[in-house]
Amino acid sequence: MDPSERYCYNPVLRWNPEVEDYFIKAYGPQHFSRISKALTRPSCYSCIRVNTLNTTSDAVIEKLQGIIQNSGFQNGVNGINLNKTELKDSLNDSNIKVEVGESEHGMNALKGSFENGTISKCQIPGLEYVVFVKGSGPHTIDYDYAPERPPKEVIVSRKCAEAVLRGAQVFVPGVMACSAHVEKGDLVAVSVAVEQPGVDGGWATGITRGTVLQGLQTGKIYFVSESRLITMLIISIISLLLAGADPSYYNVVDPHYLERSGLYIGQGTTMMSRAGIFRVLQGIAVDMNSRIFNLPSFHDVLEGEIFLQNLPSIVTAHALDPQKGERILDMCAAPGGKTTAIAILMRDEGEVVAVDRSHNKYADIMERIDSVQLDETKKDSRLWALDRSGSLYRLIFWLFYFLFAAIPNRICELGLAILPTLVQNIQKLAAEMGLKCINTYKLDALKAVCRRNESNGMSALCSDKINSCTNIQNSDSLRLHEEVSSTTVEGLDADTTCKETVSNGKGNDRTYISKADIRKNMRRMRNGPGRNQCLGGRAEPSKGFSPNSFDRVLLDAPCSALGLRPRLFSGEETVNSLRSHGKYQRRMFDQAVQLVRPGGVIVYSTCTINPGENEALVRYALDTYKYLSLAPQNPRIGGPGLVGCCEFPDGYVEEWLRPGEEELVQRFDPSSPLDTIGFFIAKFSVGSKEV
Ligand SMILES: C[S@@+](CC[C@H](N)C(=O)[O-])C[C@H]1O[C@@H](n2cnc3c(N)ncnc32)[C@H](O)[C@@H]1O
Repeated sequence: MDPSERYCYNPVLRWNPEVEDYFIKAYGPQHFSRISKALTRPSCYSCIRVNTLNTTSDAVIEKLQGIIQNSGFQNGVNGINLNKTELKDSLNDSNIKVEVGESEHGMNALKGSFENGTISKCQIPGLEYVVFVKGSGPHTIDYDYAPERPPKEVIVSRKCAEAVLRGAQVFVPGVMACSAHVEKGDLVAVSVAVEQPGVDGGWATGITRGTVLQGLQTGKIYFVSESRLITMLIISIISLLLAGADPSYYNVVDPHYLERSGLYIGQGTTMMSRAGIFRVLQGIAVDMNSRIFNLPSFHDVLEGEIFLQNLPSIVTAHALDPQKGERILDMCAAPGGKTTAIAILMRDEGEVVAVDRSHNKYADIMERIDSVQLDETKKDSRLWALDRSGSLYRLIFWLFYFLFAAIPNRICELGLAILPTLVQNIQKLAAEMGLKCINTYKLDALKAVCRRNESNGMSALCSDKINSCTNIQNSDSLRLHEEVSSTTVEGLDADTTCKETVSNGKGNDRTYISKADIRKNMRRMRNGPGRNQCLGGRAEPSKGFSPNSFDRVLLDAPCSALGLRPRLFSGEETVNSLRSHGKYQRRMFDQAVQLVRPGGVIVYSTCTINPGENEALVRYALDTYKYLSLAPQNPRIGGPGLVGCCEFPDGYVEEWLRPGEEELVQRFDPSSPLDTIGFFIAKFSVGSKEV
């Protein structure tokens, strides 16, 4: 194979065949192919939201330019050390290369945003507090290939590769395989293990962590001499026993050679030897020096002044149009990007109630830390290895598996227990940005409505106007007991607030607050917010909120996330799983409708290209709740929604928008010139609920 075809980045996104058919029906084959391609690349610019309560866009631009001027610029979160030249190169050399999609929507609004230099202010009216930083790519990388002398290599997990394409380094847990004899300081080509169709109709990468890469499609080296062959076999058996390596190591062919063709994401320098990479649990394994895409990211830079956020997410907060003094509910708030955007638009006056479930599922957390230690694929391939190895090996294998894999995994799992909860992440962000109007709660959004006549002990606490911890000014919404158990970001006046709560408890006969609750609240007031304060404190659970108690509700729903970029595999979603997302979102929406007051607003958003979670939700909402209507959004830079319906092979008909509704929603198409993630926003006005 021509090395330039092999050592390049040209991924093809794989989908479940039924899902692919469905999307082709929705978008047409050419448009869907452009969307698929765009999803495999990161956006060509980073988008920064400026905290206008603390600073201005101009001041931020000046500071960022100053940072670029400083040599040894450190990109904190990812540990990327960009020196002055590298960062300048990445910025100066950045031609925005976007494939022109069908829609020119929003492009006029963005025109000019990139013309004044590489760091520039957004020109969309109302979004002047957004700053763009141009990136560059795709770049061609010279991997120094020579016939019979392939480059040393490292294969990383897909999640790790997606993070690297966004600017991260290669961390130890992300490494799947590595060439033999790699030492610290070696230059390595980095490629990605992407799921391939498996024999059982599923998907698998088939690479066991620790696999030794041969670098050549066939390993002639094994046949150089008989003695060498014996030596290699002995080494192989020892490695298998010590590291639980896959017996495919014995193969003289590299079974993954062709799979990683066109999946090279850059070149880097190893920060430890091969043995070290597979021995330690954390740290940077490969320091990336040449990347396919250069996206200078400003994580952990100008903390409290800026926040990296996708443009459609910023537009979502804007579409909600929160007003000073209002009471706003952010139903699925973690990690708090939109919550803080809303609070800033309200000038930190009023109340933003941010709720999220208590923690992510184990698997989600594992994904977040980019670890693949327990993934099913790996378990499968280990079992497959056993089948080929006989029962003695089976015994030895499990012994070593427990010593070298299971126990560290258990330790890792225990370690996760001390990770901050999702809600604590919101608190931390709010504190960083100096926002006081945000109250956070652990709550299942599917049970967000608390009814007064429920026989639940806490629901007896539901009362109007108890407002112990907030600085609401003029919202006439009903107030609930949740303030009693809230985690507030605000400094508290213990005495006054507490008295107010107690007197409310006595004076209002619709209100009952137990002595234990009063004591608990008094303690909290007296001792200050303590562990419940925003900086790493515990978030209290909430039992829900009264119907009609919010002026506006944002439902940024959990979704299939099929709009997130870059994405290297999409085969995990099936038509059934997509439908389940839709059902879950409708149940959440039902709660949102009950919580918003008549005359209020609901904004619904997702980061998926799936019409079943977007237009179909709008259809459900409008058909189920006659007092809801689609409202115009400002700014409107996304494209129109999809009109019509889709009939599935099983006869199920999914209805989308009706003519006239399409221009009232915003659909951000990843293949459009705006070059954003795939995203959807619908805004509903809530009429009188009496009808
Ligand atoms: C799209 S993310 C929200 C992103 C957030 N709005 C932001 O802009 O930073 C969806 C969130 O929904 C949360 N979630 C999922 N199911 C939930 C439930 N039943 N109750 C509350 N939150 C839930 C997830 O934990 C996740 O944080």
